[in-house]
Amino acid sequence: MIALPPQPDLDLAALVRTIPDFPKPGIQFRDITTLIGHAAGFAESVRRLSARAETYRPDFIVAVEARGFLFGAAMASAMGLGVVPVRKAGKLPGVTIGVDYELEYGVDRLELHEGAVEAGHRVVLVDDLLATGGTILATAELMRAAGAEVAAALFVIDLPDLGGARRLNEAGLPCETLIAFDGD
Ligand SMILES: O=P(O)(O)OC[C@H]1O[C@H](OP(=O)(O)OP(=O)(O)O)[C@H](O)[C@@H]1O
Ligand SMILES: Nc1ncnc2[nH]cnc12
Repeated sequence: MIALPPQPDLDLAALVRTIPDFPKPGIQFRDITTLIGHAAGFAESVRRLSARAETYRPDFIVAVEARGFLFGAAMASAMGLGVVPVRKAGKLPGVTIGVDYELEYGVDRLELHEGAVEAGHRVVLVDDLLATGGTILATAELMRAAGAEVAAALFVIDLPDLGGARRLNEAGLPCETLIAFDGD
């Protein structure tokens, strides 16, 4: 249940702050802290993502550390579903399965608790931002290794110039995004 009334005309892109040269020279960092700090902006982001997620009839929402947790957890609660966290290496206390992946600005490893999803579970993946697609493709790989069916991946922000949406399309993973920033 979301307390604020829908604002279908609210411009979410205007609430995202751009910080040049973070964390490295040449990167235009799209900062969602200003979006989530705006009550109507956060509620509307969660509402729009949840409405799209519902069309895939998922059993779970899968949220990617760290910024994906903010949106994925709120969506899962609004939709009456549980949320499964996919975390950076060494953070989960139980037995994990993991996968290495490349970022726009580095290399990292993602892990999932064994048994967090079961064979046949249908999941929707959620993250704040789609850049190269490496993070979400690694997350999809983890889900499939666990036997889950990946219905779709949802994001607040797409950076189309970095090719993530094209990679997901080529991989056969349906993908939806709320807003896009060109020129990255
Ligand atoms: O499409 P990709 O090229 O994989 O990039 C997108 C990922 O990069 C960012 O996370 P980051 O790894 O910076 O971690 P954070 O959420 O912990 O800040 C972002 O939140 C996505 O998870
Ligand atoms: N340009 C960018 N801004 C914010 N988060 C990111 N993650 C990967 N690329 C990013």
